[in-house]
Amino acid sequence: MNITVVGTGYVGLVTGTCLAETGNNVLCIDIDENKIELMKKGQVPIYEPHLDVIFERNIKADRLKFSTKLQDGLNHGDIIFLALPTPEDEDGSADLKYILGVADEIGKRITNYKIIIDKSTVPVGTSEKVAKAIAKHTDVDFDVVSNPEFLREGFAVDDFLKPERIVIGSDSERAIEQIKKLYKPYVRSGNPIIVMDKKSAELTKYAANAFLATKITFMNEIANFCELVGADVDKVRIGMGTDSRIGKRFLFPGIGYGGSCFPKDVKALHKSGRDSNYDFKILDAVIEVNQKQKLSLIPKVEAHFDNKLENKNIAIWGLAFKPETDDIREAPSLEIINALLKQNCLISAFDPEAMPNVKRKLGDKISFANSMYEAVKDADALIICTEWSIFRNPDFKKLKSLMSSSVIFDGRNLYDIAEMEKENFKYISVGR
Ligand SMILES: NC(=O)C1=CN([C@@H]2O[C@H](COP(=O)(O)OP(=O)(O)OC[C@H]3O[C@@H](n4cnc5c(N)ncnc54)[C@H](O)[C@@H]3O)[C@@H](O)[C@H]2O)C=CC1
Ligand SMILES: O=C(O)[C@H]1O[C@H](OP(=O)(O)OP(=O)(O)OC[C@H]2O[C@@H](n3ccc(=O)[nH]c3=O)[C@H](O)[C@@H]2O)[C@H](O)[C@@H](O)[C@@H]1O
Repeated sequence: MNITVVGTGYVGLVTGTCLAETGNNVLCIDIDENKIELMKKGQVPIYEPHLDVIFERNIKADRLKFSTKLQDGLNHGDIIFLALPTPEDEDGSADLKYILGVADEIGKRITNYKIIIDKSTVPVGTSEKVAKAIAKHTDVDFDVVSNPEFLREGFAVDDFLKPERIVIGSDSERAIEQIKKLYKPYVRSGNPIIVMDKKSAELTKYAANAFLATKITFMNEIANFCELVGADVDKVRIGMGTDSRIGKRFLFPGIGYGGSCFPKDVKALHKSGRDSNYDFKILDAVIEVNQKQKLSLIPKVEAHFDNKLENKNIAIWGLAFKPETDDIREAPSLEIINALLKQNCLISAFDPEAMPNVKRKLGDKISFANSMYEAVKDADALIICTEWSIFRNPDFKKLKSLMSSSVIFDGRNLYDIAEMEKENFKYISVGR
């Protein structure tokens, strides 16, 4: 099939590349000229494991192309995916200006039947708004379909190629048939393509993200309580998670959820509730607890240094909001760094992929190390913000010899408490 993907970020580029992988001819459109230039040269502009390999393969096979012009996209695709940003607006709602702006342009340019698929995360009723924005300009027939994306950064390629489920929101038999055909190669294992009305599809996405964010937040509260009563949250987690009704996944406490989606999606669902006179009390709590959790290591650091943080050398391991990505949107590391800078700490950070993005944001306010060991040289304390595999099993003897004081604040509970005692480290983690 001829497919156009508008927006080539984490979702759009993965969608386009993975659709090319099953033989479709894909044209990716983005307004960011630098990004398109890079991709035309064969370079992937984001870090996402395994994406480079299939990206290169499909470019070589001439199935994956790029343009900055939406008109090219309309000439090319029978199916047009919208994978555009829906950032948080000032009042917490999802800002639809990118989606509706492109819908308007599509309306002005469309000349024959197209299926327009919304892959962005959007509030209930957005498909209708998209349809209206297009229909305002034209009598040409088209269908707007909601097809929320559930991929995780760091596993995006795998999640797209082997999705647990595909949700399609549409009442058009013609569109549903085409989309089922498009996705058939990805669900050969028997995972379902679930068809429903557009509003329910749109809400499914928010409900899933808000539920996962709530699950994490619940565990963070249990962790905080563990600290007060002397229980070990890791034992509680395993004890709970083995109940199949609860499940083992997404029970890891830490320094709060970040990323480009959970924070904004929880707020957007909360705001949608308010717009319909519904008060999502549970989401109020999730938002508040998560914000506090992101800074929950700071009082522990302050207590260790008797509130005298001035000129302390602090090493940070991990800047990305989670491992296996270079994405730093809403990363807890940034909040922690800000809080430490306010108290005049000197920070040396290391992250395997996210340092260029942080450098763009913070410039020379902190220093960036070439390795995890270089970051801890002369450090008065080490703070772990992201659980990259490389941090899981460090050479503690080397660490000790490099640091000026053997103190670790671990926001991701990477190490055994007993082992750290044996290694003679002061070790402060979350909920243990
Ligand atoms: N990042 C993720 O893991 C997931 C994101 N989503 C949702 O997917 C949507 C996209 O998210 P990301 O890919 O992370 O965003 P992103 O910010 O990484 O990428 C969006 C891209 O759209 C481009 N763009 C903006 N305006 C444009 C226009 N008028 N025409 C063409 N391109 C334009 C930008 O230049 C950028 O390259 C959001 O609604 C998000 O909530 C859903 C599931 C997973
Ligand atoms: O809509 C989206 O953008 C995506 O949001 C999340 O994916 P992602 O943000 O890439 O990453 P997750 O692995 O879900 O982690 C999100 C945050 O929760 C934190 N987390 C996750 C799991 C856990 O047990 N504990 C925990 O603190 C992570 O550190 C991270 O900051 C969802 O998992 C995807 O299904 C969804 O498509």
